[in-house]
Amino acid sequence: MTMSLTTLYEKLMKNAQPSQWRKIVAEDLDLDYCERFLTAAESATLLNYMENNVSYFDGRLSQVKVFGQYYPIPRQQVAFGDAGLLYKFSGTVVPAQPWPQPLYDLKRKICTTRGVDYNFVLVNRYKNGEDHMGEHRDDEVELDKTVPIASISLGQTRKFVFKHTDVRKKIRQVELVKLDLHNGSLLMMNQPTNEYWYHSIPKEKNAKNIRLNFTFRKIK
Ligand SMILES: O=C(O)CCC(=O)C(=O)O
Ligand SMILES: [Fe+2]
Repeated sequence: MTMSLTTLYEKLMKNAQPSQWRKIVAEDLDLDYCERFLTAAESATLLNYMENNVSYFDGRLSQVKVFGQYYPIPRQQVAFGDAGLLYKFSGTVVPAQPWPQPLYDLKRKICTTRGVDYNFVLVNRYKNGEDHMGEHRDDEVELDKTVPIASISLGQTRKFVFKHTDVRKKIRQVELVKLDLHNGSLLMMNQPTNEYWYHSIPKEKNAKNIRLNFTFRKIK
C-alpha cells in the first residue's frame, strides 16, 4: 500500500510542471512571464491543430485602414469567443466564432493557474519574420481593463518590445523593455502596463518559422 502510494505521488510529481514565473517590472509596467507554461508536446499538438483546422480572416477583416486607405495586415488574424459576444474589429462589428475545443481548454488552464477567466481570444499568425505587428496599445473601449491580457506564444521565438508613451511623444527617455516570447510561454500583461506602454512584434530577418500568438481577453 505504502509503496503504491509513493509510486503514484512520484509519478504525479514527475508530470507536474512547477511553472516558474518571472516578474518583470518598470515604471508603470508589470508583467508575469512563464517560459514553459505548456510542454513542448502540448505546444506542438496545439500548433498542429491550429494549422490544420483553423482558417483566418479574409477580405475587409484582413485589412487595416490608415488615413482612409486600406492595407493588408502584415500577418493573419482570427478570433473566437463566447456565444452571443459581439466585438469591434477593423471597424466592423463581428460576432464571435465558437471556441475550438483546444483553445477553450487552454483558456481553462490559464484560468486555473491565474484565477482569471476570459470570454475572447485573438489569434495572430506570423508566417515568418517578415510578418510583424506595429506599435500599439490594446486600448479598445470594450476591453475590461481590470483583467490582464494573457498572451500565449507557439512556434518561432520572437522579440516583444514595449515602448513607453512618453518616448513615443518624445517627452523624455525611458528604456525599452524587450523580451523573447518562447514556444509554449505565457505572458500576463498586468495593469497599468497597457495604459502607459505600447507593444510590438518587430520584423526579424532570422526568424524563419511560423509563430502563433493567442491573446486572451475579457470583453465587457
Ligand atoms: O503576437 C503577439 O505576441 C502580440 C499580439 C498583440 O499584441 C495583440 O494581439 O494585440
Ligand atoms: Fe496587443
